[in-house]
Amino acid sequence: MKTFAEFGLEPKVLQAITELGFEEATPIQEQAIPIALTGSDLIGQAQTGTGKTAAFGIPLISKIAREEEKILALVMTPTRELAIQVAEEIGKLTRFKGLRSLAIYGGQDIGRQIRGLKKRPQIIIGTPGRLLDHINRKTIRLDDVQTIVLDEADEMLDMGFMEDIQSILKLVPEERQTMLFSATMPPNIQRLAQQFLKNPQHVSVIPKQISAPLIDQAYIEVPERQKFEALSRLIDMESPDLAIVFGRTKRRVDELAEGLQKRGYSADGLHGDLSQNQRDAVMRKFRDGSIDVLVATDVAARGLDVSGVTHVINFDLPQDPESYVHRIGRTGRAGKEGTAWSFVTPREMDHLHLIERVTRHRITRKPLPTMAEAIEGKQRITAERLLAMVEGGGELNEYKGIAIQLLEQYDSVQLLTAAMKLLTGDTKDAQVELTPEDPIRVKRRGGKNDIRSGRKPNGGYGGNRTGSGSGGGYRGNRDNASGGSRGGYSSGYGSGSGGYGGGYKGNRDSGAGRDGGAGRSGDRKPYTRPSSTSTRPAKRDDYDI
Ligand SMILES: Nc1ncnc2c1ncn2[C@@H]1O[C@H](COP(=O)(O)OP(=O)(O)OP(=O)(O)O)[C@@H](O)[C@H]1O
Ligand SMILES: [Mg+2]
Repeated sequence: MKTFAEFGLEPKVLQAITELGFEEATPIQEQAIPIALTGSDLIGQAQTGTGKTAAFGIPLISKIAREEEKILALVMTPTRELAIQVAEEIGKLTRFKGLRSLAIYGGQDIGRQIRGLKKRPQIIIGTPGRLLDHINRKTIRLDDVQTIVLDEADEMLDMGFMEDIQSILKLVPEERQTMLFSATMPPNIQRLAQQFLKNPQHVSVIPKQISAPLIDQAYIEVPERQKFEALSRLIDMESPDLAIVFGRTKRRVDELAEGLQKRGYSADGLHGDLSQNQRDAVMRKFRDGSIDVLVATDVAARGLDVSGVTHVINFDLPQDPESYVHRIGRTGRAGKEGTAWSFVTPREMDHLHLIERVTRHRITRKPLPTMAEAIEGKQRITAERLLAMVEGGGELNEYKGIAIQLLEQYDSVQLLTAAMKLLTGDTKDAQVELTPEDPIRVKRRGGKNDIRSGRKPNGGYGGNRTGSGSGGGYRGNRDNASGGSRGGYSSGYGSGSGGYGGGYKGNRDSGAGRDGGAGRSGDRKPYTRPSSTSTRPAKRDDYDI
């Protein structure tokens, strides 16, 4: 492992890195930073939670001088929360160097952003829709941009963002450095990415499985109507410090958050229909631990780094294997361990196997937690709380008198048992009804090209690629990949012409409110839910999920 001092970084940047508590470079940092410092284009792939932000952030800030008054670097992210987070990390890295960076994203007051832009930031971190807004208003000019980063590049180059990304990149000088980063880089996306890059160097530190290694992965087979009960029991049994529960749709997230609250859990929901103020408030509460359970759509799947997340629960399986990798990657970050659970309805078992094949990782089957296990978990937490109070040496004197009195009259075991029952509370029997969701399925197109007959269990995906060949088995047949046609996107996990591809239609165009480009939503096609005959709902239930 290298120390950061070995990269020849300037002292002020090194000082900031030390302040962040980074002692050694992570593998992606070790490999990507020297290449990025040469100015070369770069495609970087490394598991979730392994420091990709600093891997592009450090070289990016190293190239900029404090005196500059133009926008010299642009980082694009798929979600607002991620733009905010990346801006924060870049802010910390430039703390001593004194560069100016600004997050630009939908849902935030545009006037406030314009005032921020007047301070002449050199670095912009933004979501594409709002960036285009500013470009159209001429409040942002990209003529001087020297460095472009697409964080979560495969997502950014997916159909939903492609058009916007293309429009933005057209405005950036050809003579620039372009870097793409993600934990997942399907070969079809890599090929597409080459359009925007010049002789890119590939840096891939994906050992053998794509998902992060410190995540314990399990699934529970459970019918749709028992999922909520399973969730309650699982949370009780596991008593996570912080957990993220992923639901498929915004409605699902609302219902789940409400249901959990009803049962006494400290939970809240995050999805794209909330106002940005609400979204910010929920993220703040989750980051500072005032809620324990964040229920979210895939809006929280990518990039978010919240320390202390011990559990990720896929209440609904995600639409595609990449999404699974990113979702579970919200735990097990920066060398910490984490646990990921997925609920799989009987009809979704094929989909689970697809995820296993693509991620090259066996997911352990576990039984539904029993009532007894749930109760035991709750009692353990109550006991821990009690003991923490006893050992914490808090001010208990006011209660001592009555405690002594009670102990003289009653049996101590009975007294403590009653106190624990009271402390544990039993609000959790509240009835919760969820609107059922259709199962996610690998659409069978039949024939010999069906993915299940044509793929070996460890068919390639990515791997330690340094060239541009595609990993066997994970070829995409995205025939319209570069066409920019909306709604007709087939991602193509299939091998050959049949397989998974055709069934993987994402109706991701919506636009309305995407990243909230003020004044833009009107000229876009409104979002329409996929027809009820489709076995696959849209990859997301709205553009801004
Ligand atoms: N060299 C380092 N030493 C210790 N911690 C680090 C180092 N680099 C980054 N980190 C920390 O690791 C965590 C994960 O980093 P980051 O969010 O950049 O991961 P990522 O690879 O981008 O993950 P994702 O694929 O989920 O976006 C952050 O909290 C970050 O501060
Ligand atoms: Mg990241």
